[in-house]
Amino acid sequence: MRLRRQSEISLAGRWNSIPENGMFNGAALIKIEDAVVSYREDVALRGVSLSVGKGELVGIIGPNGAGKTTLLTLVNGLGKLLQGRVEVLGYPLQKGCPAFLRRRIGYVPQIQNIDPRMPVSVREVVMMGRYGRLGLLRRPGPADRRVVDSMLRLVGVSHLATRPIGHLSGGEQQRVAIARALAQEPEILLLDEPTAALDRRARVEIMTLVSEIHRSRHLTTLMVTHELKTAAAVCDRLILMKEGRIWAQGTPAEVLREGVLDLLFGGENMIVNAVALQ
Ligand SMILES: Nc1ncnc2c1ncn2[C@@H]1O[C@H](COP(=O)(O)OP(=O)(O)OP(=O)(O)O)[C@@H](O)[C@H]1O
Repeated sequence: MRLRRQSEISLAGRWNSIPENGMFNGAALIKIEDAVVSYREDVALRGVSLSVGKGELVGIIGPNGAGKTTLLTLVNGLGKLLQGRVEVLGYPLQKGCPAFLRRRIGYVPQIQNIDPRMPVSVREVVMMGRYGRLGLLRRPGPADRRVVDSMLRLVGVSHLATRPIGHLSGGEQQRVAIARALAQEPEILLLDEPTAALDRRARVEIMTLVSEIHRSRHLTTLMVTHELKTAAAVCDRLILMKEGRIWAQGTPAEVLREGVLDLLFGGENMIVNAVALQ
């Protein structure tokens, strides 16, 4: 979908100024104010403001191209702001994200097709999550191996630790990706569609895992997802995005109403509503 051009940006920024519910409260670990991001002439975010409190599990939902992934990239410092302000863990990210901050933010990207011939074991993949803390030149020690083993256990793949990563199912690979992000012991966890391309059973299992991790570790978590029904059950708050803007946010009960979903998903609403509200 082609979005508006840059000439409309400044106006867009004012439309979506700071929402009343919960912006910039004292304990917020993520503060985004009036963020505008564009990729050449495509404007991906048009003045988004958002505050995420310590320990919150926030789901971001919306149709394709809404700007959900772009919003996540702002939090890990990979997004380029044209306008606005981003503050994460108390640090402004106007000029990217310094390494010491990046290792405090775990990022689970959308699942990639991994070549089954890739000669890397599950344990080695999870260990890669430690290198942000270790630095590339230091070898992992017993403490690092203990963290890796405990993350393998946490996500339920200890029995697969020596297997090549490409020999795992999609759901198992997603568990490993989550373990790798957690191995760096982050304070914020970002998940981009952790159930994409998985079958129904694996989708439920991964959403349950995300919820359990959140419950046991109180990790501030931001998750892009299309799993409306499960997101409603596990998230403290939902952010509804469309065309680079936040359309609504609040508790799942506040935002997952049929009228809102109709507006959000337009022609796709029949399917979405059936999934969300069954
Ligand atoms: N690297 C890029 N270069 C150019 N345009 C991009 C790039 N990444 C995203 N866009 C555009 O920015 C807009 C928002 O993309 P984004 O990936 O943030 O949306 P999304 O809501 O995550 O979509 P999806 O659900 O399909 O993953 C889209 O119009 C997309 O085409």
